[in-house]
Amino acid sequence: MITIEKLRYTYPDGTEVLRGVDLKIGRGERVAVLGPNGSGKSTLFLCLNGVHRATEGRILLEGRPMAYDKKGMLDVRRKVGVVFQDPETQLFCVDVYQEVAFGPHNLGYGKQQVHDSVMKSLDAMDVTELKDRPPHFLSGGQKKRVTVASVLSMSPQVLLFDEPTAALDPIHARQLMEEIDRLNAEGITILMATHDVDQAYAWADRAVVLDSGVVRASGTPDEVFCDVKLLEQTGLQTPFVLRTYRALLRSGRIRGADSPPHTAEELEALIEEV
Ligand SMILES: Nc1ncnc2c1ncn2[C@@H]1O[C@H](COP(=O)(O)OP(=O)(O)OP(=O)(O)O)[C@@H](O)[C@H]1O
Repeated sequence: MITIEKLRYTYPDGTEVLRGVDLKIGRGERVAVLGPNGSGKSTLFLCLNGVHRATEGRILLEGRPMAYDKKGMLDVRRKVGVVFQDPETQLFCVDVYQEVAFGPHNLGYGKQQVHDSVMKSLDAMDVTELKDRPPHFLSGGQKKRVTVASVLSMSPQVLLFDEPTAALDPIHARQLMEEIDRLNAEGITILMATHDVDQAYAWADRAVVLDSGVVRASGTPDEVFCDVKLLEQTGLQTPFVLRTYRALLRSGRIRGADSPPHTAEELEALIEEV
């Protein structure tokens, strides 16, 4: 779905952020992008969405190099949706309905199609009742859910989430993760930048670790989180479930599983077996 080749990006002030990123992402993959503050995760997403143009290297979408002319950018916006960390950067319309309608309207959808996609996205994010409210008067979590709806309404094939659950209460965080899983089950490719190793370990098919603008590791969560040296070098913690599983194994309180548990529920099931 996405091929990133030797991607370099330097901000206009000379800050060199991406220093040769190589990555291939398959259709329907769930990819957690990890890495310390300032390692370039958001910048990479902005390059994937065409907001930043590669200084060197290239990005291919479905095998075709990203084009930066008007037609090319429309194609990128249609295919790749991004939900930024801070919803304030993404909200600018007078009410929530228009906010969510903005994208599909710009993509040239017909009136009825715009309305249908807006209502479906509002419902998916549980913000239908806010549709006439000005986005700027909403709470942080409500704003976040509106920004997700405003991206979903364009039916992208790839969704990039920067710390998606950061501002959400537990109920809405779970609801958003369920919605992300539902979209993924429909074949949508999901990339999620996160500092939450527990979430990455439980959710991702693949964990990519960025460090100083290069990919330091890319593999299954088991491969990445069992690499002690990598964790030490990049400051990543071992996920809580994996740490607890190892401690229980060491003390002989549970039997070893074919593969380590990834969620609290899987760990509980192993404990209850004994
Ligand atoms: N507009 C800008 N101009 C210059 N430098 C920038 C700009 N935006 C970001 N940077 C710099 O680029 C580097 C990477 O930032 P980026 O936001 O991509 O990192 P990140 O991995 O997403 O960090 P975090 O985990 O804190 O969200 C940082 O050093 C940051 O200061």
